[in-house]
Amino acid sequence: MAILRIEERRGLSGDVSVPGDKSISHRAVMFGAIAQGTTRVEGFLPGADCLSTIDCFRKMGVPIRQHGPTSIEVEGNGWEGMKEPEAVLDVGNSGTTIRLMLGILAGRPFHTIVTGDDSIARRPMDRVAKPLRRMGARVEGRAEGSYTPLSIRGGGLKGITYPSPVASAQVKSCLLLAGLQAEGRTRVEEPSLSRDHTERMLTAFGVRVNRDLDGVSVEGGQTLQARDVRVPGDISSAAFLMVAALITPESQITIRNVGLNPTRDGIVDVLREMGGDIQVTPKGEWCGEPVGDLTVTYSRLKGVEIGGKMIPRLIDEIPVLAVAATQAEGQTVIRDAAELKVKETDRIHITAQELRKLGARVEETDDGMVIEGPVQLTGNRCNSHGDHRIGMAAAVAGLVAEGGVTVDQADAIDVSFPGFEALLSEL
Ligand SMILES: O=C(O)C1=C[C@@H](OP(=O)(O)O)[C@@H](O)[C@H](O)C1
Ligand SMILES: C=C(OP(=O)(O)O)C(=O)O
Repeated sequence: MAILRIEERRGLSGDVSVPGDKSISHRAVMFGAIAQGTTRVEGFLPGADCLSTIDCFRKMGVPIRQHGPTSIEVEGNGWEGMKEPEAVLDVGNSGTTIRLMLGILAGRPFHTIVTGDDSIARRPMDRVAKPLRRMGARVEGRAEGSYTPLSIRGGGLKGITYPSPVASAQVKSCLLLAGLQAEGRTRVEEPSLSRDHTERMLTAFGVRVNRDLDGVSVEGGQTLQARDVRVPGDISSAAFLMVAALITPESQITIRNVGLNPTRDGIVDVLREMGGDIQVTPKGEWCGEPVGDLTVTYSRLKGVEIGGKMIPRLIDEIPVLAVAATQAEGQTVIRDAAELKVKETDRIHITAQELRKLGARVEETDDGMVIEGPVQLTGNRCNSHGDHRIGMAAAVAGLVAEGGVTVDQADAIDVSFPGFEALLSEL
């Protein structure tokens, strides 16, 4: 198990870019696999999660060539191009891979067994299995089909209207992908808007996607047309560098070509509300996704209260936002974030536990955290618990901890941010 050592620092500076967006990289492979023609992807994230997606689709007979770590080519042959896999599909640590892929498999007239690692085995799959069964797919698994390993036999789907109890892009995307293979219309409603990369990329692949105020729908029987995809930098990865620069005295960094989709950029809004100096320079759109450069300067932060519709816009950034809150004047309250409990770890519990090891004042609540700052953190040993975002949040905290921080199980970071350690030490 890799160990990451972070020393206390001052004056971070640099002009850098972060690896490609994980959500968009997964979708580029999957949509390329079901499209007609060749999809070339530049800026692909070669993180463990997206490599799991490539592996699963290769096992279903889709030719995927890697020309370099960030440059791939997917040879799609339409929905019918996918074949019944001989082997079990292993999604590793990736919730996005399993939930989106189940939407594709739900319409395929063959049998598949899907599994993942210990973390995936604890994450709820009934949120997609139940509506897929309503559409006509046969999905079985542990605990009445709620947990991996899952077995699915697809085909013969009928469109449904599904009011999702959670704002989840994975649920929404799964059902839209099944809906494209169903008879009639499939509509997904969500309590507040989750990330809309699927809607944007399907549109770019020639699919008609209808959005209105409280939902999104597709008509069945549509095909996708291959196209080239340029993947922006992942704002969820950039968030670690943003917080690093904001809390480390005398810092200023620029992060180039970051994806600034308005359903994803809540972290920029909240860090600015905390008093963070973040300058945004828009750079246009890549494949329907807004992109820009971020210049971030060390700032005196103050506490903030967040909840409601903001939460889905920064759900993956909450562990590192908690680190920022330990350095902010006053109280930070995070509410309505119970979804954090079903990520790679229980991110409410684990974030609070790891930050407390450094002397932070963090209280867990049912649906979030209350953090008091500012606190001079003190060095200690932290553990990622196999969760990439916890490992990186602990590392960022180490930059302002007296005596630095050692992160155990740091290899988890490769799930979304290969090269994190080298990039941080370059700054
Ligand atoms: O659709 C996606 O690419 C993702 C959606 C989010 O999960 P939920 O849809 O479960 O909220 C997010 O946490 C995950 O990192 C990626
Ligand atoms: C929750 C995450 O990913 P996934 O659901 O794809 O495992 C994440 O990257 O923080």
